[in-house]
Amino acid sequence: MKVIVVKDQAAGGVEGYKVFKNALDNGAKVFGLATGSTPVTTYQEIVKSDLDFSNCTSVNLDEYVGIAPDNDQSYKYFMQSHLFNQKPFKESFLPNGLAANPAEEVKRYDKVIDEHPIDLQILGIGRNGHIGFNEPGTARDVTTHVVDLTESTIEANARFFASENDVPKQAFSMGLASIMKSKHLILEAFGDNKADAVKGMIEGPDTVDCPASILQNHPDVTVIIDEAAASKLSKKY
Ligand SMILES: N[C@@H]1[C@@H](O)[C@H](O)[C@@H](COP(=O)(O)O)O[C@@H]1O
Repeated sequence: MKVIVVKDQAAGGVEGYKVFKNALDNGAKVFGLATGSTPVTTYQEIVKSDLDFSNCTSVNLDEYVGIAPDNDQSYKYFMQSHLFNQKPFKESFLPNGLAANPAEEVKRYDKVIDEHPIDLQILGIGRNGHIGFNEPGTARDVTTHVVDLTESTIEANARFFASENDVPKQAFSMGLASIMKSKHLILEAFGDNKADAVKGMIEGPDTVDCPASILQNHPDVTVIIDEAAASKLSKKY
């Protein structure tokens, strides 16, 4: 695990951009993408740059179940507004939030991932060490799956929706087994609210209780964290 400690999230975005540029310059064609507040500065740096993804494929980590792609809270909408509108890909895959049969959609998405092996996957991390929507305790051999969101996640999202009924209760998520197949992984984390999760990921035991600790077994991971997220690490980087 290569650990880069930066001053703040803006500096983290520059480091994240450099990893994307290096991958593209070395022939990467398939990029695994994440949403949330963490990767925003990396996407901003990519949008400002002359990087060209028009011959590349993107595969997103997760999407809510039961949400329309044009809903401004969907992950599809997030990706379009933060990246795709300015830096289009030849093709971009996300789970279909409106799939009539989620079990069929899971199979479809697994096939998408099998047919488009990911060269570089960017990840954030939840405060409890989750990656994607793989919460603590998730089995490590799982590929794409439907997740019942935790109460805390539903409550955290409620503020973005008109009414409680509109808040998605489930999500499609790439599983840990799929994530680990990526050739190279970037995991970004910023802020002291991620310090415990970062410590568990890097220095903690390799356990299902901290989903991100699985990355200790991956041969090519770049961790980009700010000083606040690094604050509980015993080793100085
Ligand atoms: N499904 C997303 C994850 O992909 C994301 O990494 C995490 C942290 O979000 P943030 O980057 O906003 O802290 O939240 C959600 O659970």
